[in-house]
Amino acid sequence: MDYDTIAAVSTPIGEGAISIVRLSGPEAIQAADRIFRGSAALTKVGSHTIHYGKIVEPETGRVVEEAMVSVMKKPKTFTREDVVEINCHGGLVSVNKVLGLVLDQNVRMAEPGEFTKRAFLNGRIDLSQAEAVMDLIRAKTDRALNVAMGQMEGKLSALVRELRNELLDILAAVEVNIDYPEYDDAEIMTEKLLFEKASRVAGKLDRILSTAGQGKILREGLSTVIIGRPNVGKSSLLNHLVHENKAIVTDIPGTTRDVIEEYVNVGGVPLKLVDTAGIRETEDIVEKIGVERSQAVLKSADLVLLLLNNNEKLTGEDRRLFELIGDAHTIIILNKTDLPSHVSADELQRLASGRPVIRTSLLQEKGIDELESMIASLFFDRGVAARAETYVSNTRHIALLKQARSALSDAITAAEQGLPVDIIQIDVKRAWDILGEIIGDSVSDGLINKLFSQFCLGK
Ligand SMILES: Nc1nc2c(c(=O)[nH]1)N(C=O)[C@@H](CNc1ccc(C(=O)N[C@@H](CCC(=O)O)C(=O)O)cc1)CN2
Ligand SMILES: Nc1nc2c(ncn2[C@@H]2O[C@H](COP(=O)(O)OP(=O)(O)OP(=O)(O)O)[C@@H](O)[C@H]2O)c(=O)[nH]1
Ligand SMILES: [Mg+2]
Repeated sequence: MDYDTIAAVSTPIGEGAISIVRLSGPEAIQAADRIFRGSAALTKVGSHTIHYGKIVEPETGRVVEEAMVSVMKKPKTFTREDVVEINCHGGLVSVNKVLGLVLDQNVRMAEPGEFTKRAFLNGRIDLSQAEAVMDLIRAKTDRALNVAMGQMEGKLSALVRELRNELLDILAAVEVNIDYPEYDDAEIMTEKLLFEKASRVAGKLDRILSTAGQGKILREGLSTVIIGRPNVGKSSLLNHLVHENKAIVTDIPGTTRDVIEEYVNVGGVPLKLVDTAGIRETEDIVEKIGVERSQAVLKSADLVLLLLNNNEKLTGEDRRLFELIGDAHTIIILNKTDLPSHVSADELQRLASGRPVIRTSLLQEKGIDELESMIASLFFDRGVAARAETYVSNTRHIALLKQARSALSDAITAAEQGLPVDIIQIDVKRAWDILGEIIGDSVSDGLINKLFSQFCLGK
């Protein structure tokens, strides 16, 4: 199908060495050619070639830019349409001038994500692969990058297709059972099919879902709260985590969340630390916010780092913090171990009740490595890291996998209760449909538009 021709600036807005205006669609080459003066007409050049020339106002011939222009003819392109990329000098004015000229040539300004959307609509990639393009851009650690790359290459799609095929096998067999009830003993049928095949698919879904939490952490970061009495060393810990590890610290542009989120890469685990205001709030957690609010903060955290002062006796406040953390993932950090200990080992052990305790001297930079590997090992067992690219990390995908799993449970229960096969068929078909939504089979236009609108402009 032919869409209209679109264009956008595909590089970040601002000063840079080069900025790219990208065009895609049936008129892309003609449109670019009209504003291009070089040694050959762009309409005459071969596919996947790049050309030096001037960008001019077609009416006046006035030169506005010097550029390198790539011409890529369909179907072997990013969008599966004709694509032209005009490589301009970096700089706001010149690139916008070129974009303006392009948009005068019967070319429409692209919507955010529209190039990738076309790659999807034209069948080069499926929906989960398209979503991975965005994850790749937003990845904050090598591991998150690997997950996104795997998904972009179609690993999740292949997994989903495999599961759907197995469900189709069940549906086909159930179909035979409905069409020819005399063909096979119905009870043997359902037993064989549902307790073997459906359970097998259910088992695979369980396995995928079991790593989903870790995948989500890789993608979104581990929300981390540092708590402890005043002066125990919370800010020092923060500084060590942020600066000394030369961590990736980004605030994600374009997200709608109002809190500033800082990401710290600790042994491949992105920690999402709340902004300083938020941290200061949690510092005075007991006095200021009150128990209820602090419990809420702690409850929503994926990880709590509870600091204690080795140099002072444990206080009522310390004990209160232990009560507050409840069953949240917690690492207890006994800091200032360079100073004499006044903490009762027995009481600490009792309060910790099995939670890991790390001894640090942030002043002397001791124990930090140990803390880092503790964080990494709490969230990633070693076996899992190796097959990181099969993680499901996207909330939409996780939700769909859970729904498919529950549809299958319904099918299995129905079979157990000896319900008619066509009831079972409905549940299995539902699971098949739901899985299809992951790869973009059977999704509404509304959802597609919503997903792609979250992309950056020019992508
Ligand atoms: N200049 C530039 N660099 C870029 C991009 C771009 O669009 N332009 N990309 C944009 O994100 C990424 C590269 N992604 C791409 C993915 C697929 C195809 C593509 O043409 N695929 C065809 C044919 C592949 C082939 O020749 O074998 C296909 O899959 O059919 C191109 C770029 C990163 N770098
Ligand atoms: N001896 C020693 N001093 C430390 C250690 N860690 C931190 N300190 C010192 O303890 C003091 C308080 O450290 P901060 O990191 O500001 O502690 P905090 O928990 O953020 O304190 P508040 O913001 O006041 O709640 C500073 O003077 C640090 O230099 C340590 O391991 N050993
Ligand atoms: Mg502080």
